[in-house]
Amino acid sequence: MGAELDGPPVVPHESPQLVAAMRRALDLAARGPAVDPNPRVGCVLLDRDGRTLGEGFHQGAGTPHAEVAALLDAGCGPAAGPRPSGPVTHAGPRPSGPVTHAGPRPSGPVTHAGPRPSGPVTRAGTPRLPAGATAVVTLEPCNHTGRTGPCAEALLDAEIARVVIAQSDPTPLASGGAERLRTAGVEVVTGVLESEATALNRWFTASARLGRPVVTLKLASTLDGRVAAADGTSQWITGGPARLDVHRQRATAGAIVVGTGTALADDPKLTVRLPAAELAAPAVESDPAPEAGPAPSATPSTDAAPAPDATTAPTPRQPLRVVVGTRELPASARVFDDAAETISLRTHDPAEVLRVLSDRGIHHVWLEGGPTLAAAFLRAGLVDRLVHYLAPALLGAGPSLIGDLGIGSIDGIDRWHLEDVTHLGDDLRLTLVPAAGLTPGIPATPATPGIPATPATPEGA
Ligand SMILES: NC(=O)C1=CN([C@@H]2O[C@H](COP(=O)(O)OP(=O)(O)OC[C@H]3O[C@@H](n4cnc5c(N)ncnc54)[C@H](OP(=O)(O)O)[C@@H]3O)[C@@H](O)[C@H]2O)C=CC1
Ligand SMILES: Nc1c(N[C@@H]2O[C@H](COP(=O)(O)O)[C@@H](O)[C@H]2O)[nH]c(=O)[nH]c1=O
Repeated sequence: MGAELDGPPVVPHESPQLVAAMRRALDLAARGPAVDPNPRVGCVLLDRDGRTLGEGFHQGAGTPHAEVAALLDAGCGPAAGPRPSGPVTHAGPRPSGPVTHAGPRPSGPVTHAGPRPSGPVTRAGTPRLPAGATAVVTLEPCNHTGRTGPCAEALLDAEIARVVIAQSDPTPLASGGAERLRTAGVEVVTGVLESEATALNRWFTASARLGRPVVTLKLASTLDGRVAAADGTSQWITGGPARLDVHRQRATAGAIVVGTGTALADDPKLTVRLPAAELAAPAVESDPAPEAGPAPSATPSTDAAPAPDATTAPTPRQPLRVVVGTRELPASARVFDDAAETISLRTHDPAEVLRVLSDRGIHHVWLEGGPTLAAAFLRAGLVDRLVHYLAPALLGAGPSLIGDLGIGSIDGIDRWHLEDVTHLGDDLRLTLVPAAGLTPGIPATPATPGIPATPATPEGA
């Protein structure tokens, strides 16, 4: 049988078999926690004839990386045998800090190439993979010792012959694994299903390139741009389907941020609350699918979806709640309940807020207002996307959705490009990005039929 013969891999890297293995690795990766300090990664190990030796995916910060999980599944790797020397522990202990999902084991069919040969061991004293084995992995194997050891070394220890990679690691700290493997004589192929792999870790990738979390500013207003009535009351302006959508979007973020003004005026919970059927489903990092709504030109649907508090419950994994500002909140504030962690940041500096959140491994911030904090982030150039829920209602008075931006004349107008319009019940959801261009690494929102995907152009152009 091929697995026991020496020699290079038989299956060429551009073959449908290897692309199918990469698709499987992507499916495995998607079972990891969507909102985690670490990216989602999957790995499939193949023998030289393309049969599966082992599979794995990363289950969150502090647990074994996908390559090590796959090596262990193949009966190989750091924990499968004694490691006589060397300081590296690949499967380190789980840290007590970030809460992660311990996702279920992949349930799909796995065709293993048969029991691992018991004979040959590697230079590290662990069982080695059959000669000519290939690792198919969705993200470049890391080359650093963080909470766990470098995956490039684990693959070298197992005497891998070839590594096929979808996405290069965008972080300066962990990148370099492909180079390390090549230098050691391993064949390395990159870019197989790269865009799929990048989309899987959309916010992780964009925030690695930005060096800070991606910021989505959420707004909910009347047609005349009011976010509350003259007496300060604001619940509710938008209808049930739009508010449910907010909760789905909150679930894609590592943190929900408001100013003290909103916390004091609204006493919000700032948790993710979803219908029971959705609680079991893994959260996605990309834009959640809206309720199957009609195209913008069609007749608006009725308020079919439940409001978030009617039949919904908090999800097990909650984003961090963040209140920005110097005023004290009462201890009884709902934001301090035990549904999720909350931090108060006594600053007026948006960049400082993002530094703190970046240090906590947060890649995507959902900024819920209010108008003063929203304006501060906009003035600092720290908003990457706007998600605006627009209700067909008028108030005529009350705070408007954005505070003073310091724009004195029409020349200074801050233009945004409309990427998507979606009906949610009677409300509209507008998704916008800066007219000057997308934040690097943020793929465009798919166009909605009827909305031309052309960028905003200067008047008269
Ligand atoms: N419809 C909607 O979607 C929403 C509506 N709202 C409504 O908005 C109103 C609250 O508005 P607002 O008071 O502007 O709320 P904010 O949440 O923006 O809080 C403003 C406060 O945050 C602090 N702060 C933090 N950073 C800065 C900064 N860079 N510059 C100035 N102040 C800063 C200040 O308080 P401190 O003195 O403590 O430092 C400031 O008074 C409420 O009526 C609420 O209902 C709010 C959110 C969403
Ligand atoms: N009034 C208003 C919104 N208000 C936002 O929702 C917060 C309340 O969150 P929670 O307590 O978790 O339900 C509130 O403080 C403010 O940020 N949002 C909307 O989608 N539509 C609305 O009409």
